[in-house]
Formats: sequence, structure tokens, C-alpha cells
Amino acid sequence: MLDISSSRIPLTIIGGFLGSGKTTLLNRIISSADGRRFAVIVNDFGDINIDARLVVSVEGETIALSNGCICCVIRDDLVTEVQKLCRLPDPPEHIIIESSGVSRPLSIVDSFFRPEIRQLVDVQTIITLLDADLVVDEAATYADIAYAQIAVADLVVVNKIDLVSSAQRAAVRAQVERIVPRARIVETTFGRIPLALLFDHDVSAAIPRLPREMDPTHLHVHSANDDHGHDHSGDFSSWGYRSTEKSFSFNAIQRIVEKLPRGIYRAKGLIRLTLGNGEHGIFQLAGRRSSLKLTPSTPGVAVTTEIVFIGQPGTITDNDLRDLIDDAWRTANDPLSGPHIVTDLRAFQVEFV
Ligand SMILES: Nc1nc2c(ncn2[C@@H]2O[C@H](COP(=O)(O)OP(=O)(O)OP(=O)(O)O)[C@@H](O)[C@H]2O)c(=O)[nH]1
Repeated sequence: MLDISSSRIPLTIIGGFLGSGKTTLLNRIISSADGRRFAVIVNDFGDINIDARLVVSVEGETIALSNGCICCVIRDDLVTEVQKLCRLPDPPEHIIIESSGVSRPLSIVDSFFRPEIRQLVDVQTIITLLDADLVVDEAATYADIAYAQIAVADLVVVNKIDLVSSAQRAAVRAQVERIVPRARIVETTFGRIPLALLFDHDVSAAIPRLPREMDPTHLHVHSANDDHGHDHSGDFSSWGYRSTEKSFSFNAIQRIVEKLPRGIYRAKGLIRLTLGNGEHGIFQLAGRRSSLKLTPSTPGVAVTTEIVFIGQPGTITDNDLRDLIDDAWRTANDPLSGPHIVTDLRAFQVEFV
């Protein structure tokens, strides 16, 4: 009998709520690849795929799937891309999927049980990132998805522990253990986890857990009760902002952050700056925090400002968001609007309160 398990390409899914640190972990994995050839699929919920530009270059393929979530609206695209990768003359040794922050990993796994794909890939690990500073609030509108992401994890990475007290750290751990008692839990910052936990089966096997086939959570994958037909249009909305002409000051960016409504959970993008030294900014907002990382631009190539916002549906209209940003740009770039003091150009941080 043909042993399909040995010929299938191992696949890892990195999931976790908006801004929990998925791209940070993915970059760490790729940077420590040690010659291993990865193919990376990154999915952004909005119509601008920012993640593809934030992922460090990989020896192999990087595929960006945007304008929908791979667990529902663009599931077929995911399967097609993975099939193509598997059929390359020199296929990757490992496929890593970074799902969007609003994805349900179970539905992604389910895609790989389809007959046309199940002989090609082996879903080995589902990693769920958790922002320790953004404890899952049962009353929050996103709690349902955040729980679903934790519940299916083989490995829960409690990230951003630098931001919390030891008491909160213990509380988060206890909460995760309640939701998914069988999973491995690693607490860390900036996705620094032993990569052996992901790729070394001896190490993984040494940590007691139920075999996948016996695990009710995973059996559920095969059942009819899944998220087919579900999409996130009722749970989350995304908005995009693009400008090819405007350059933004730090002051303008700070004003945008201060004026954003609370229903915006996540924002990220590239911002053209008024700095004049050729650097642009990678802007990140996750929950209460935001930051701008200065990055050298390619000489002679003008940076387009592109920002994606994700939040509760109805939080703002496209026009109001554009007005909010343009107003902040206009007033904060006006030299008469007051001094703008930047103390640390390398680590611009503003609190979202
Ligand atoms: N303080 C702190 N910040 C972190 C840590 N890990 C990641 N970040 C920051 O959190 C922000 C979001 O990180 P990403 O890796 O982009 O998060 P993500 O889960 O890929 O985001 P989405 O794809 O939008 O859901 C970035 O500004 C990171 O630099 C950490 O351990 N501590």
C-alpha cells in the first residue's frame, strides 16, 4: 500500500487574533530557516495585503491572499495555491500559512481534508498566538472568534508577556488551560519560541497530548458542522486608506491614532513620511498600542501610504475615515498648528487610549 504520509508536505497554520504577533513569529521562523525551503501563504482580511510586505524574504515562495478570509470567502483560492505549490517541480519542504486575525483555524484545516488536497499535505501543527495584554473578554464582540482560535491550537503562544504583570500572565495561562487543556503553552515576547517545538517531532511527541485522530476537536473537522458558508462580514469590517501624494509627520500620525474610534481593533500599513531622509514608516496598531518603525525605502521609488483598518462593522464609513486622516494630515502638517516634538525617532510609540 502507498504510504501517503511520507510523501505529503508538512503544513503549519499560524493563527491568532488581530495583532497578536503572527507576522512577527513567521518572520522569526523564516529567518532561522537554516536552509529549509519554506513556502509561505499570508492572508489579510482587507483588500490591501500588508502582511506580504512585512514578511522577510523567504527562500521559496511567498503568496499573498487578500480581500477575504481563507477560512471562508476565499477558501478555494487557498486550496488552489497549495495544490500549485505541491506540484512544483521543486516543491517546498514545509508550507506555513499565516491566517488573518479573524480566521477560524478549524475551517482552514477542514479545507485540507478535501479529496483533491489531502494526499498532498499533512497539517502538522496549529499554532495560536495570543496577546497577553489583550485578555479575551467574554463580553467582547470578538470573543467568539478568539475562543475558537485558542480551542483548536496544538501550541498556544502567549505572546507580549513584556507588557503584563506576573499576575496577569498567570491569569492568561489559567484561562488558556481552561479553554484547551491538552495544548502546549509557551509564554514569550516577539514570537521567540524554540523552533524545535514546531519542526522537531521528537520534541513535540515528548509533550503529552492526545493523538489527533482521537481528539474530539479535530474529529469535529470531519463533521458537517463547520463554518461552510460563513463569512466574517457580520463580525468584522475592514477599511483601506491609500494616498500616493501625501507625506505624514509624526504629529499627524499621532493625531490619527488619537481620533480613531474604539471600534477599530487593528490597523497596519506603510506610511510616507515628511522626514526627507528616504525612510518610511511601518505603522502598527493592535488594541491599545501603536507604533511606527522607521524603515529605509528603495532609492528612487516613492512610497505610497497604504493603511488597513479592521474593526467592528459600522464603526466608521469610508468617507469619514478618509476625512479623519486627511484632517489630521492637514492640521498636523500645518507649521502654524503648534510644535511637534519627537524624542526618539527609532522607537516612536504612542498609546491608544
Ligand atoms: N511589546 C510587544 N510587542 C509585540 C510583541 N510581538 C509583536 N509585537 C508587536 O505587535 C504588533 C503586531 O504584531 P504582528 O506580528 O504584525 O501581529 P499579527 O498577528 O501578524 O497582526 P494581524 O496579521 O494584523 O492580525 C507589531 O507592532 C509588533 O511589533 C511582543 O512580544 N511584545
